[in-house]
Amino acid sequence: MSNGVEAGRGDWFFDRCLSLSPGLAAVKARSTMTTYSETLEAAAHQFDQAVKAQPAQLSVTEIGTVEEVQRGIARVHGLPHVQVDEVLRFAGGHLGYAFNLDPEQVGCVLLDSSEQITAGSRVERMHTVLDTPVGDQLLGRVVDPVGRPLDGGRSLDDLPREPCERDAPPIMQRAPVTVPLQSGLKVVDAMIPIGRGQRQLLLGDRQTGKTAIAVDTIINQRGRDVICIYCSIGQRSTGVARVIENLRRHDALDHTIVVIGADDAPPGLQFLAPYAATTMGEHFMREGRDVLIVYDDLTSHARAYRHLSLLLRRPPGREAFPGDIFYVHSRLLERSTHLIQSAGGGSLTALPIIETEAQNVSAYIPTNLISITDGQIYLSPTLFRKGVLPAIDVGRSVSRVGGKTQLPAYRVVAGDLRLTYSQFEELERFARFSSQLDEDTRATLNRGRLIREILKQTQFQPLTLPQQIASLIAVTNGVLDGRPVEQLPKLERAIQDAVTSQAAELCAQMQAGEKLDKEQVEQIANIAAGAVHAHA
Ligand SMILES: Nc1ncnc2c1ncn2[C@@H]1O[C@H](COP(=O)(O)OP(=O)(O)OP(=O)(O)O)[C@@H](O)[C@H]1O
Repeated sequence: MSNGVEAGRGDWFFDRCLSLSPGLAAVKARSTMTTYSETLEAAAHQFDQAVKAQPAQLSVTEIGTVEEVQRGIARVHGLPHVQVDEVLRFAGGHLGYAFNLDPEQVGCVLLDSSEQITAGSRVERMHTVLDTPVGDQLLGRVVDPVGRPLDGGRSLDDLPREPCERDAPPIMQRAPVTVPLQSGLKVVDAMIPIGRGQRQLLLGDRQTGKTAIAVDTIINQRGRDVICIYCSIGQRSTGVARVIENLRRHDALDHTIVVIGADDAPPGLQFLAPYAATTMGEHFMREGRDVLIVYDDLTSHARAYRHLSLLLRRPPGREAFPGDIFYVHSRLLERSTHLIQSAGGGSLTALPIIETEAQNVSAYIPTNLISITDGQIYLSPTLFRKGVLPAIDVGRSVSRVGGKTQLPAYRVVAGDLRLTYSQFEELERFARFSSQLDEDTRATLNRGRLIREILKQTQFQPLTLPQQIASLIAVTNGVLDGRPVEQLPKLERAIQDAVTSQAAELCAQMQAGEKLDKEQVEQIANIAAGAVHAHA
């Protein structure tokens, strides 16, 4: 067969190429070239033309294959160039991300249920990292960590998206925490004040009122220009539904975003939830707005991370948690801060919740979080059983930001309150074993019991600053001494109404952040005494 190649110069090779490459044979048939090299040049020229003509259609995609699937994770072979945290698309459009880059395979974390994913199915790289929607349209919505609506509302695919994992703001962009974040709870605002940009840990055994304090704080932000994000991690769906209903019932859902990684969701989604919620909050913070974020709770988050790490054979450490569990939480909570004006000027205040077991605050995860945060509010099951709600153990709670962020109006009562209350708790333990008490001890015990009663507060009823100050001045100035305990709620309401109506100017002064002087404190105490006298 004359094919234009001199005999002996590899015409068998040329015929072999033609038989293997229909494309080349087509070029040979159409061209007038007579030599092997001319034909190849023509084919290369045609290929270049094709690439230039349709550059968009030509792209190289790495395709991997699922080798093994377990609850929440998959092992994928192939994908030699995949990056850590890169999003991967599995068969059926299910999403996952690269978690372990082992030499032979990629350990992937699934963001959807693993039922529909089988061994042998294909996996393709998305060339993007995990991201989540941000913006005002999220307010009032209930979404999962990747921004899929869970409230049946409209899709959020048109919103801008930002990566879930981000570095914390550098130290030079951080401003001191000076603006108070009012929780509306007397015991918190007076004795364990929280500032905007602070990380305040809520810890306690299960069913001691941790979520209730967080929800009351969110409700109290209504009308205060604070955007709230309630991030539920590994909680029962019934509990989350109850929180959403309570927020809706108290008109607090309009300024709140609910991000849910429920207990029946894949562990990858639970692990991602706090990072995605923080990204949503950071977006507002960089716009100069104040944000409160509740992580309920990071104990479930740590367990989800342990589940993924053990399945992907990461070496277990203490309590079988992987060695970087501290970093998992520290890099999350470092993102909460108060920015300087040039960086946006907003703030992100974190209320992480941790569940302790049998009041053991020295366990692994609780001690990690205590060392990372700027203070903790400890809830005591003993106080809860006594009906002292919120069951906050003031002696074991602290706010490391403390007085710097507290409104000046509290300073006239906070000092006495904390001292009297701690003396009372000390004496109460001692008084159990002794019946012969002198007059002073008995007076301190009675005053302490009254303070504990006044610090009680019903759920969903946050108090304004003047109401709190009126109650606290009344109890620390002896206005309620000798009153029966069962009358206190009624007398407290009478005192609050009397002070807010008869001393409106003083109340405005307190709201404006001014300190009260001795005469003004006496004026409030006299109004309170008049109200008690009138209602006793
Ligand atoms: N101040 C309060 N006044 C009245 N009831 C309260 C108060 N605080 C909490 N409770 C009640 O105590 C129960 C437990 O509260 P909550 O769910 O907040 O506790 P928790 O520690 O978050 O529980 P879990 O550990 O299961 O999440 C709830 O029924 C709640 O209504």
